[in-house]
Amino acid sequence: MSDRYSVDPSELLQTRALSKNYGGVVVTDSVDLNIVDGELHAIIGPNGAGKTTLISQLSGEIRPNSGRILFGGRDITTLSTWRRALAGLARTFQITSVFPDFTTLDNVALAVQAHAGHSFGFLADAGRDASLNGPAAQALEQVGLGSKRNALVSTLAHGEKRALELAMALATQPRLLLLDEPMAGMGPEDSLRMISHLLALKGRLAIVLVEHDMDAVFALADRITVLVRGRIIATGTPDEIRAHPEVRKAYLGTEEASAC
Ligand SMILES: Nc1ncnc2c1ncn2[C@@H]1O[C@H](COP(=O)(O)OP(=O)(O)OP(=O)(O)O)[C@@H](O)[C@H]1O
Repeated sequence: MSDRYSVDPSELLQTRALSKNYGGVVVTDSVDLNIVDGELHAIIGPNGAGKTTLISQLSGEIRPNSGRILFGGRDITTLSTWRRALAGLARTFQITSVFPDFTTLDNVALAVQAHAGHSFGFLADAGRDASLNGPAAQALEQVGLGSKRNALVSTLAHGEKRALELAMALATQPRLLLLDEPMAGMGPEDSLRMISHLLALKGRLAIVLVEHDMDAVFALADRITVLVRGRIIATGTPDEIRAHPEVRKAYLGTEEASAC
């Protein structure tokens, strides 16, 4: 277990002293994060710890004030979200960016098309193209939406929409997927379904998961990083994190930690 950064060329993504502040408020504070190829790495921490801000810096939506982000050995700190996605670093689409009156298959096909660099013109044709439909149908299968390929997005239940977001990201075949609270707003059944989809994906790509559902985190993660007030206080396996005294004190609380 390591509490601090160590250089390892096999790591897929590294941040070095990544810092973001809004005026006098420091939101991420010299964050050194290391993501190994193929691992599911959860980031946990209390409300306001800076988890979403960190994910947004990784995806390129928020620029850090200082520090660097390396992906596959390449410095991507100043790359646009779009170029990061092309390099294989994807964040789940927000459901607001889908077309509710199109089918799930068309929406995923359009995500593939957009990723491939084509224009959004000829929407009706996009869904008919086999080179788009093939990967789109496969991604829908991966998230349990195979039988809903012809359903309009507007008719999907909340959990199905979140699964569709995941399919749209998977269809672009990322090396690293950023997931910010994929279980948010889900009931227990949908959460379990999402957990099983993520379990099935384990090892096939690297995933950075921000999630408040500790049962999900401890069931899924290969490693966990704990962020408190913008700083990493520990990184380790679920067992190491459960036993870590500072984590128990600062975040999990002795009772909750022993229940994990
Ligand atoms: N644009 C902004 N301007 C000012 N402060 C901000 C801005 N964005 C985030 N913050 C502050 O940064 C801190 C971290 O926010 P962030 O959303 O990253 O935390 P989080 O760990 O994801 O929280 P939660 O678990 O509640 O989603 C919060 O105190 C928040 O108010």
